[in-house]
Amino acid sequence: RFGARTVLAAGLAAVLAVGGIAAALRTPGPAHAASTMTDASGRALVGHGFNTASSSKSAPDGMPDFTEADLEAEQADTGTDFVRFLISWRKVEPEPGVYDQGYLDDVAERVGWYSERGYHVMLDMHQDLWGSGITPSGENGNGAPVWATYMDGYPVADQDMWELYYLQPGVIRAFDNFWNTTGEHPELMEHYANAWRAVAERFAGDDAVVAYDLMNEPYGGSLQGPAFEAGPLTALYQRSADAIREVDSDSWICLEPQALGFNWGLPSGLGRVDDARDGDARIAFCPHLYPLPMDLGDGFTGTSRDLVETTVAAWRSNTMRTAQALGDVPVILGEFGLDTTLPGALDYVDLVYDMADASAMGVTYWSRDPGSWGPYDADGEPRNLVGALDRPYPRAVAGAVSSWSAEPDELTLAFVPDASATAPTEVYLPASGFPDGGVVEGGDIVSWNSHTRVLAFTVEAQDAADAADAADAA
Ligand SMILES: CN(C)c1ccc(C(=O)NC[C@H]2N[C@H](CO)[C@@H](O)[C@@H]2O)cc1
Repeated sequence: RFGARTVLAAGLAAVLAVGGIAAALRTPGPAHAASTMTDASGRALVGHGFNTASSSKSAPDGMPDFTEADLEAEQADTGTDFVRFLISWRKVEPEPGVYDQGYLDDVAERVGWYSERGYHVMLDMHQDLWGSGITPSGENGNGAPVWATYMDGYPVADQDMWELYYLQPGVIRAFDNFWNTTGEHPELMEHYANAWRAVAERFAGDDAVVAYDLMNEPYGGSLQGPAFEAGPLTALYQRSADAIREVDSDSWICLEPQALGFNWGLPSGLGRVDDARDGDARIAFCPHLYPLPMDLGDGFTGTSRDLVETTVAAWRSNTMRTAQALGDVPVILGEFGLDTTLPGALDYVDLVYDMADASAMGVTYWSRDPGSWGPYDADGEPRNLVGALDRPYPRAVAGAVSSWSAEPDELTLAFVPDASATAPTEVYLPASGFPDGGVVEGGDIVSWNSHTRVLAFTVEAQDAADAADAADAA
């Protein structure tokens, strides 16, 4: 099944395997993220959930095709506690300097659904291919408003593969004008930062909204790689972070590398972003993972599996090194996903979650939408992915967590207890491996909620010190 995408994937996969990926493997980077986001009780937050949802990209109201009943089912079936919720610039700022509070009301209603169920929310200012203004039909891009789309008469020809629109002259021009690579539109990045301030002003007081993902899969147009990432991309992030901090001092600010390359296992040249808040910086690194060899059509089997495993290892090294360079920041894998009808698909899902667990990363799967990539089919019936995602994980940890490992009926959590945390550690235990809850070795159970399947326990700091001494003596 060799289509254009397959040939492209094969060619790029070969180049990546020989070049950047090999380099990444020689210097594996830190073993795990040096920090995590924290909740109001001072507990480490990891975050397991979905991207919700791709359907909002083209919806006239900008909302996902997703109901509160859908969330109820998701929580019951998979125990998620986090969501990367897609919002769009076109809806936040429909006209220059005009912010649509009715749209933010609609977002706030959905945030309320999550908040009432103990979820935390990351708001993702989502774009793909710039925005709907790149083609007359309005059906090919999403995110940026039409008023901010300056293609200067450059053409955009129809493409069979959506990714190839990124290579069209008009799309490149729209991005070049936004990044002001052309020198003709310095106002656009200012508008973008001010749109973020409007969003943050609305959600600053909402404890459920813990993070803002500043731009989905940024693309530099005619500027690529470190020149883009360390140049206009870092500059936009700094302007947006400064604008957010004028109205919100506590939410985490999530930075993505350019998608082209990093998604596939190449390193990033992103620059550091300063946090104006009083106290520790609250910057996070939120990359995406999409190994090109998965596009070869053979799923996670044979040679494709070998190349994908190499890509995932390189991606992890690059991610850990970039998080360290940004200031030992938390890491959330903002997107990964695949067509789970492919051979070996669930083995790939396990590989990624096991990698994330060992690296203390949060994970939001792409995506919550029904279909062959998602957890449910068009009729709302659970698919194979539900079982793969319903795995034990730490929801909130009263201490500094370094890693965990999940077996179907055992969760091993490595952390240093922090007596200043004002609530117990909580872990999610799925019914499949923990039908009656669980027992805790090295801690004392506080509660077991058989509805949410959350076990709460405490570990005395002294117990931990004794355990560490015993380990040293062994
Ligand atoms: C050429 N460029 C710049 C490019 C190519 C491919 C992707 C991509 O597959 N992204 C993975 C998924 N992420 C989006 C949503 O954020 C989905 O539509 C993609 O499947 C991104 C950028």
